[in-house]
Amino acid sequence: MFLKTHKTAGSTILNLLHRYGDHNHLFFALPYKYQFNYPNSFHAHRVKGYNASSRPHYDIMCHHMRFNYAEVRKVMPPDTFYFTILRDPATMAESSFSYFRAVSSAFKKAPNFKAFISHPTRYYRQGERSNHYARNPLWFDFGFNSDAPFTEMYANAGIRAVKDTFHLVLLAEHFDESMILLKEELCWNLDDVVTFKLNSRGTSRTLERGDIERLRSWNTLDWYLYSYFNRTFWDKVEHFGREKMDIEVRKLKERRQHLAKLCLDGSGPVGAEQIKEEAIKPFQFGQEKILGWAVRKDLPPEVRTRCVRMVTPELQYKDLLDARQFPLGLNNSSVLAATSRRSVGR
Ligand SMILES: Nc1ncnc2c1ncn2[C@@H]1O[C@H](COP(=O)(O)OS(=O)(=O)O)[C@@H](OP(=O)(O)O)[C@H]1O
Repeated sequence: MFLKTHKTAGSTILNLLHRYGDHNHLFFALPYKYQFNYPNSFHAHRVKGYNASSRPHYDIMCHHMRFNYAEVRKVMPPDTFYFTILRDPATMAESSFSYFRAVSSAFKKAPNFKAFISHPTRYYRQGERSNHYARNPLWFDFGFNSDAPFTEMYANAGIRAVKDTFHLVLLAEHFDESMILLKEELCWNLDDVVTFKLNSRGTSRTLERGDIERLRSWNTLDWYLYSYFNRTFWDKVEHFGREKMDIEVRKLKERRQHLAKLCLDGSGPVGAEQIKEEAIKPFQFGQEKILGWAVRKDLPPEVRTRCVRMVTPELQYKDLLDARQFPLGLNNSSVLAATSRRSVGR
Protein backbone atom coordinates (compact mmCIF):
# COMPACT_ATOMS: atom_id res chain seq x y z
CA MET A 1 0.00 0.00 0.00
CA PHE A 2 1.48 3.30 -1.10
CA LEU A 3 0.09 6.50 0.41
CA LYS A 4 0.41 8.98 -2.43
CA THR A 5 0.93 12.34 -0.77
CA HIS A 6 0.65 15.48 -2.94
CA LYS A 7 3.51 17.07 -4.91
CA THR A 8 6.10 14.62 -3.58
CA ALA A 9 7.04 12.62 -6.73
CA GLY A 10 4.15 10.24 -6.10
CA SER A 11 3.17 10.08 -9.79
CA THR A 12 6.59 8.68 -10.64
CA ILE A 13 6.18 6.02 -7.94
CA LEU A 14 2.71 5.23 -9.22
CA ASN A 15 4.23 4.49 -12.59
CA LEU A 16 6.50 1.80 -11.18
CA LEU A 17 3.68 0.28 -9.13
CA HIS A 18 1.34 0.30 -12.13
CA ARG A 19 4.02 -1.35 -14.26
CA TYR A 20 4.87 -3.97 -11.67
CA GLY A 21 1.22 -4.84 -11.06
CA ASP A 22 0.45 -4.85 -14.76
CA HIS A 23 3.40 -7.08 -15.62
CA ASN A 24 2.68 -9.54 -12.79
CA HIS A 25 -1.10 -9.58 -13.23
CA LEU A 26 -1.73 -8.22 -9.77
CA PHE A 27 -5.08 -6.88 -8.65
CA PHE A 28 -5.32 -3.19 -7.77
CA ALA A 29 -7.69 -1.59 -5.30
CA LEU A 30 -8.84 1.15 -7.68
CA PRO A 31 -10.94 4.25 -7.08
CA TYR A 32 -14.09 4.71 -9.18
CA LYS A 33 -12.52 7.82 -10.72
CA TYR A 34 -8.91 8.80 -10.11
CA GLN A 35 -8.83 9.40 -6.36
CA PHE A 36 -10.53 7.81 -3.36
CA ASN A 37 -13.02 10.63 -2.79
CA TYR A 38 -10.18 12.97 -1.72
CA PRO A 39 -10.12 15.22 0.32
CA ASN A 40 -12.66 13.24 2.32
CA SER A 41 -11.29 10.55 4.58
CA PHE A 42 -10.79 7.19 2.85
CA HIS A 43 -13.61 4.70 3.16
CA ALA A 44 -13.46 1.06 2.01
CA HIS A 45 -16.63 1.35 -0.08
CA ARG A 46 -14.76 3.81 -2.33
CA VAL A 47 -12.77 0.88 -3.75
CA LYS A 48 -14.21 -0.36 -7.01
CA GLY A 49 -15.65 -3.85 -6.58
CA TYR A 50 -15.19 -3.89 -2.79
CA ASN A 51 -17.96 -5.51 -0.92
CA ALA A 52 -17.63 -6.20 2.82
CA SER A 53 -19.26 -9.64 2.48
CA SER A 54 -17.15 -11.00 -0.40
CA ARG A 55 -13.88 -9.12 -0.51
CA PRO A 56 -11.65 -9.63 -3.56
CA HIS A 57 -7.95 -10.19 -2.89
CA TYR A 58 -6.28 -6.84 -3.50
CA ASP A 59 -2.52 -6.68 -4.08
CA ILE A 60 -1.81 -2.98 -4.55
CA MET A 61 -3.48 0.22 -3.41
CA CYS A 62 -1.79 3.45 -4.46
CA HIS A 63 -4.06 6.30 -5.62
CA HIS A 64 -4.60 9.60 -3.84
CA MET A 65 -6.51 9.37 -0.59
CA ARG A 66 -6.76 10.98 2.80
CA PHE A 67 -5.38 8.09 4.84
CA ASN A 68 -7.64 6.23 7.23
CA TYR A 69 -5.92 3.11 8.53
CA ALA A 70 -9.05 1.48 9.99
CA GLU A 71 -10.73 1.57 6.57
CA VAL A 72 -7.62 0.68 4.52
CA ARG A 73 -7.18 -2.41 6.72
CA LYS A 74 -10.64 -3.61 5.72
CA VAL A 75 -9.50 -3.71 2.09
CA MET A 76 -5.86 -4.76 2.17
CA PRO A 77 -4.49 -8.09 3.50
CA PRO A 78 -2.97 -8.14 7.02
CA ASP A 79 0.60 -8.66 5.72
CA THR A 80 0.47 -5.57 3.47
CA PHE A 81 3.62 -3.50 3.15
CA TYR A 82 2.85 0.20 3.77
CA PHE A 83 5.05 2.96 2.40
CA THR A 84 4.86 6.62 1.55
CA ILE A 85 6.98 9.59 0.48
CA LEU A 86 7.64 13.05 1.96
CA ARG A 87 9.18 16.23 0.62
CA ASP A 88 10.62 19.35 2.27
CA PRO A 89 7.54 21.54 2.99
CA ALA A 90 9.28 24.60 1.51
CA THR A 91 9.82 23.27 -2.03
CA MET A 92 6.59 21.35 -1.75
CA ALA A 93 4.73 24.61 -1.01
CA GLU A 94 6.25 26.22 -4.08
CA SER A 95 5.10 23.29 -6.20
CA SER A 96 1.63 23.27 -4.57
CA PHE A 97 1.18 27.01 -5.05
CA SER A 98 1.90 26.67 -8.73
CA TYR A 99 -0.27 23.57 -9.19
CA PHE A 100 -3.22 24.34 -6.90
CA ARG A 101 -3.35 28.13 -7.31
CA ALA A 102 -6.76 28.03 -8.95
CA VAL A 103 -8.36 25.69 -6.43
CA SER A 104 -7.05 26.67 -2.99
CA SER A 105 -8.76 29.75 -1.59
CA ALA A 106 -5.63 30.92 0.27
CA PHE A 107 -3.43 30.62 -2.83
CA LYS A 108 -6.04 32.28 -5.00
CA LYS A 109 -6.40 35.30 -2.72
CA ALA A 110 -2.66 35.97 -2.60
CA PRO A 111 -1.50 38.22 -5.48
CA ASN A 112 1.64 36.08 -5.90
CA PHE A 113 3.76 33.47 -4.15
CA LYS A 114 6.05 36.03 -2.51
CA ALA A 115 3.03 37.78 -0.97
CA PHE A 116 1.71 34.43 0.30
CA ILE A 117 5.04 33.53 1.88
CA SER A 118 5.38 36.94 3.54
CA HIS A 119 1.89 36.98 5.11
CA PRO A 120 0.15 33.59 4.80
CA THR A 121 -2.32 34.42 7.60
CA ARG A 122 -3.60 37.35 5.55
CA TYR A 123 -4.94 34.88 2.95
CA TYR A 124 -5.49 31.63 4.83
CA ARG A 125 -8.78 30.82 6.55
CA GLN A 126 -9.37 27.40 8.12
CA GLY A 127 -11.96 25.37 6.28
CA GLU A 128 -12.07 27.51 3.16
CA ARG A 129 -12.03 25.73 -0.19
CA SER A 130 -9.09 23.36 -0.72
CA ASN A 131 -6.94 25.05 1.90
CA HIS A 132 -5.55 21.66 2.90
CA TYR A 133 -3.10 22.24 0.03
CA ALA A 134 -1.93 25.51 1.58
CA ARG A 135 -0.90 24.44 5.09
CA ASN A 136 0.55 21.16 6.38
CA PRO A 137 -0.65 19.15 3.36
CA LEU A 138 1.33 16.06 4.40
CA TRP A 139 -0.22 16.08 7.84
CA PHE A 140 -3.63 16.34 6.17
CA ASP A 141 -2.96 13.43 3.80
CA PHE A 142 -2.02 11.22 6.74
CA GLY A 143 -5.54 11.90 8.04
CA PHE A 144 -4.52 14.28 10.85
CA ASN A 145 -5.77 17.78 11.65
CA SER A 146 -3.59 20.11 9.58
CA ASP A 147 -4.90 23.18 11.45
CA ALA A 148 -4.07 21.89 14.93
CA PRO A 149 -1.78 24.18 16.91
CA PHE A 150 1.76 22.81 17.10
CA THR A 151 2.79 21.15 20.35
CA GLU A 152 5.58 18.60 20.58
CA MET A 153 3.24 16.17 22.28
CA TYR A 154 0.70 16.37 19.45
CA ALA A 155 3.32 16.23 16.70
CA ASN A 156 5.05 13.24 18.31
CA ALA A 157 1.74 11.39 18.56
CA GLY A 158 1.30 11.85 14.78
CA ILE A 159 4.81 10.65 14.10
CA ARG A 160 4.22 7.59 16.27
CA ALA A 161 1.06 6.77 14.32
CA VAL A 162 2.93 7.05 11.00
CA LYS A 163 5.89 5.04 12.33
CA ASP A 164 3.61 2.30 13.64
CA THR A 165 1.80 1.91 10.32
CA PHE A 166 4.33 2.63 7.59
CA HIS A 167 7.23 0.24 7.07
CA LEU A 168 9.13 2.68 4.88
CA VAL A 169 9.03 6.47 4.48
CA LEU A 170 10.83 7.76 1.39
CA LEU A 171 12.13 11.24 0.55
CA ALA A 172 11.51 12.98 -2.78
CA GLU A 173 14.86 14.83 -2.56
CA HIS A 174 16.66 11.49 -2.37
CA PHE A 175 14.60 9.66 -4.91
CA ASP A 176 17.27 7.26 -6.11
CA GLU A 177 18.32 6.18 -2.62
CA SER A 178 14.60 5.81 -1.87
CA MET A 179 14.20 3.48 -4.84
CA ILE A 180 17.05 1.30 -3.65
CA LEU A 181 15.55 1.00 -0.16
CA LEU A 182 12.18 0.15 -1.71
CA LYS A 183 13.69 -2.46 -4.02
CA GLU A 184 15.43 -4.10 -1.05
CA GLU A 185 12.30 -4.16 1.11
CA LEU A 186 10.17 -5.67 -1.65
CA CYS A 187 12.90 -7.98 -3.02
CA TRP A 188 12.41 -6.48 -6.47
CA ASN A 189 14.84 -6.19 -9.37
CA LEU A 190 16.64 -3.03 -10.39
CA ASP A 191 14.49 -2.58 -13.52
CA ASP A 192 11.35 -2.57 -11.39
CA VAL A 193 12.41 0.72 -9.80
CA VAL A 194 13.90 2.50 -12.83
CA THR A 195 11.67 5.44 -13.74
CA PHE A 196 11.64 8.68 -15.69
CA LYS A 197 10.52 11.71 -13.73
CA LEU A 198 6.78 12.26 -14.26
CA ASN A 199 4.52 15.23 -13.50
CA SER A 200 7.43 17.69 -13.43
CA ARG A 201 7.03 21.37 -14.33
CA GLY A 202 8.77 23.22 -17.10
CA THR A 203 9.98 25.92 -14.71
CA SER A 204 10.05 26.41 -10.96
CA ARG A 205 11.14 29.23 -8.64
CA THR A 206 14.33 29.03 -6.64
CA LEU A 207 13.60 29.83 -3.01
CA GLU A 208 15.71 32.22 -0.96
CA ARG A 209 16.94 31.13 2.46
CA GLY A 210 14.42 33.39 4.25
CA ASP A 211 11.52 32.02 2.17
CA ILE A 212 12.50 28.47 3.00
CA GLU A 213 12.52 29.30 6.73
CA ARG A 214 9.15 31.06 6.52
CA LEU A 215 7.54 28.18 4.62
CA ARG A 216 8.88 25.58 7.03
CA SER A 217 7.58 27.59 9.94
CA TRP A 218 4.14 28.09 8.31
CA ASN A 219 4.00 24.30 7.79
CA THR A 220 5.40 23.46 11.25
CA LEU A 221 3.69 20.10 11.61
CA ASP A 222 4.90 18.97 8.19
CA TRP A 223 8.41 20.24 8.88
CA TYR A 224 8.52 18.35 12.18
CA LEU A 225 7.30 15.20 10.44
CA TYR A 226 9.72 15.61 7.54
CA SER A 227 12.68 16.26 9.87
CA TYR A 228 11.93 13.15 11.88
CA PHE A 229 11.65 10.86 8.84
CA ASN A 230 14.67 12.47 7.24
CA ARG A 231 16.68 11.20 10.21
CA THR A 232 15.18 7.71 10.10
CA PHE A 233 15.76 7.61 6.32
CA TRP A 234 19.50 8.17 6.77
CA ASP A 235 19.57 5.64 9.62
CA LYS A 236 18.17 3.13 7.13
CA VAL A 237 20.77 4.11 4.55
CA GLU A 238 23.49 3.72 7.21
CA HIS A 239 22.13 0.31 8.10
CA PHE A 240 22.06 -0.66 4.42
CA GLY A 241 25.65 0.54 4.04
CA ARG A 242 26.69 3.88 2.54
CA GLU A 243 29.16 2.36 0.12
CA LYS A 244 26.70 -0.28 -1.00
CA MET A 245 24.10 2.46 -1.48
CA ASP A 246 26.48 4.49 -3.65
CA ILE A 247 27.13 1.45 -5.83
CA GLU A 248 23.42 0.67 -6.15
CA VAL A 249 22.49 4.28 -6.95
CA ARG A 250 25.21 4.37 -9.62
CA LYS A 251 23.76 1.18 -11.18
CA LEU A 252 20.28 2.70 -11.09
CA LYS A 253 21.43 5.88 -12.84
CA GLU A 254 23.29 3.86 -15.48
CA ARG A 255 20.25 1.72 -16.13
CA ARG A 256 18.05 4.83 -16.40
CA GLN A 257 20.49 6.34 -18.89
CA HIS A 258 20.54 3.15 -20.89
CA LEU A 259 16.73 2.96 -21.02
CA ALA A 260 16.48 6.66 -21.85
CA LYS A 261 18.73 6.14 -24.86
CA LEU A 262 16.77 3.07 -25.91
CA CYS A 263 13.26 4.47 -25.38
CA LEU A 264 13.13 8.22 -25.55
CA ASP A 265 12.94 10.64 -28.40
CA GLY A 266 15.24 13.49 -27.41
CA SER A 267 17.34 13.87 -24.30
CA GLY A 268 14.85 15.43 -21.88
CA PRO A 269 11.20 15.83 -20.93
CA VAL A 270 9.00 17.75 -23.37
CA GLY A 271 5.78 19.76 -23.35
CA ALA A 272 2.47 17.99 -24.04
CA GLU A 273 2.21 19.66 -27.46
CA GLN A 274 5.28 17.72 -28.59
CA ILE A 275 3.74 14.37 -27.63
CA LYS A 276 1.43 13.07 -30.32
CA GLU A 277 0.06 9.97 -28.56
CA GLU A 278 -2.86 10.61 -26.18
CA ALA A 279 -1.82 7.54 -24.16
CA ILE A 280 1.31 9.30 -22.89
CA LYS A 281 0.33 12.99 -22.91
CA PRO A 282 0.70 14.50 -19.43
CA PHE A 283 -2.44 15.96 -17.84
CA GLN A 284 -2.19 19.75 -17.69
CA PHE A 285 -3.10 21.49 -14.45
CA GLY A 286 -1.91 24.58 -12.64
CA GLN A 287 0.13 27.58 -13.73
CA GLU A 288 3.09 25.84 -15.33
CA LYS A 289 3.38 23.35 -18.16
CA ILE A 290 3.49 19.75 -16.95
CA LEU A 291 6.10 17.83 -18.91
CA GLY A 292 6.11 14.31 -20.27
CA TRP A 293 8.23 12.14 -22.55
CA ALA A 294 8.15 11.29 -26.25
CA VAL A 295 8.94 7.68 -27.16
CA ARG A 296 11.02 6.70 -30.20
CA LYS A 297 8.94 5.47 -33.10
CA ASP A 298 11.56 3.13 -34.60
CA LEU A 299 11.42 0.40 -31.95
CA PRO A 300 10.33 -3.24 -32.26
CA PRO A 301 6.70 -3.48 -30.98
CA GLU A 302 7.53 -5.34 -27.75
CA VAL A 303 10.28 -2.92 -26.80
CA ARG A 304 8.10 0.06 -27.69
CA THR A 305 5.26 -1.20 -25.49
CA ARG A 306 7.67 -1.50 -22.58
CA CYS A 307 9.02 2.01 -23.21
CA VAL A 308 5.53 3.49 -23.50
CA ARG A 309 4.56 1.94 -20.16
CA MET A 310 7.51 3.67 -18.50
CA VAL A 311 6.18 7.09 -19.47
CA THR A 312 2.46 6.41 -19.21
CA PRO A 313 1.05 8.97 -16.77
CA GLU A 314 -1.06 8.02 -13.79
CA LEU A 315 -4.48 8.79 -15.30
CA GLN A 316 -4.04 6.83 -18.53
CA TYR A 317 -2.39 3.90 -16.72
CA LYS A 318 -5.20 3.75 -14.20
CA ASP A 319 -7.69 3.57 -17.09
CA LEU A 320 -5.74 0.68 -18.63
CA LEU A 321 -5.73 -1.24 -15.37
CA ASP A 322 -9.38 -0.54 -14.82
CA ALA A 323 -10.23 -1.87 -18.27
CA ARG A 324 -8.17 -5.01 -17.59
CA GLN A 325 -9.75 -5.62 -14.19
CA PHE A 326 -13.31 -4.83 -15.21
CA PRO A 327 -13.56 -5.73 -18.91
CA LEU A 328 -17.32 -6.15 -18.71
CA GLY A 329 -18.01 -3.47 -16.14
CA LEU A 330 -18.36 -3.67 -12.40
CA ASN A 331 -20.76 -6.60 -12.22
CA ASN A 332 -18.31 -9.04 -13.73
CA SER A 333 -17.91 -11.21 -10.64
CA SER A 334 -15.79 -13.80 -12.43
CA VAL A 335 -13.02 -11.23 -12.78
CA LEU A 336 -13.16 -10.38 -9.09
CA ALA A 337 -13.22 -14.05 -8.14
CA ALA A 338 -10.18 -14.72 -10.32
CA THR A 339 -8.03 -12.07 -8.68
CA SER A 340 -4.40 -12.84 -8.16
CA ARG A 341 -3.17 -14.74 -5.14
CA ARG A 342 0.09 -12.87 -5.11
CA SER A 343 0.54 -9.81 -2.99
CA VAL A 344 3.03 -7.01 -2.56
CA GLY A 345 3.70 -7.92 1.04
CA ARG A 346 6.44 -8.93 3.40
N1 LIG B 1 12.09 11.19 -9.61
C1 LIG B 1 11.79 12.35 -9.03
N2 LIG B 1 12.65 12.93 -8.19
C2 LIG B 1 12.36 14.12 -7.61
N3 LIG B 1 11.21 14.81 -7.83
C3 LIG B 1 10.33 14.26 -8.67
C4 LIG B 1 10.56 13.01 -9.30
N4 LIG B 1 9.49 12.73 -10.05
C5 LIG B 1 8.63 13.76 -9.91
N5 LIG B 1 9.13 14.69 -9.09
C6 LIG B 1 8.53 15.97 -8.71
O1 LIG B 1 7.37 15.72 -7.92
C7 LIG B 1 6.40 16.73 -8.16
C8 LIG B 1 5.11 16.10 -8.58
O2 LIG B 1 4.66 15.34 -7.51
P1 LIG B 1 3.40 14.39 -7.60
O3 LIG B 1 3.50 13.56 -8.81
O4 LIG B 1 3.31 13.69 -6.29
O5 LIG B 1 2.22 15.45 -7.75
S1 LIG B 1 0.65 15.18 -7.67
O6 LIG B 1 0.23 15.45 -6.30
O7 LIG B 1 0.37 13.80 -8.08
O8 LIG B 1 0.06 16.15 -8.63
C9 LIG B 1 6.97 17.64 -9.22
O9 LIG B 1 7.62 18.71 -8.54
P2 LIG B 1 7.63 20.19 -9.13
O10 LIG B 1 8.27 20.08 -10.49
O11 LIG B 1 8.45 20.97 -8.14
O12 LIG B 1 6.20 20.62 -9.20
C10 LIG B 1 8.00 16.74 -9.90
O13 LIG B 1 9.03 17.46 -10.55
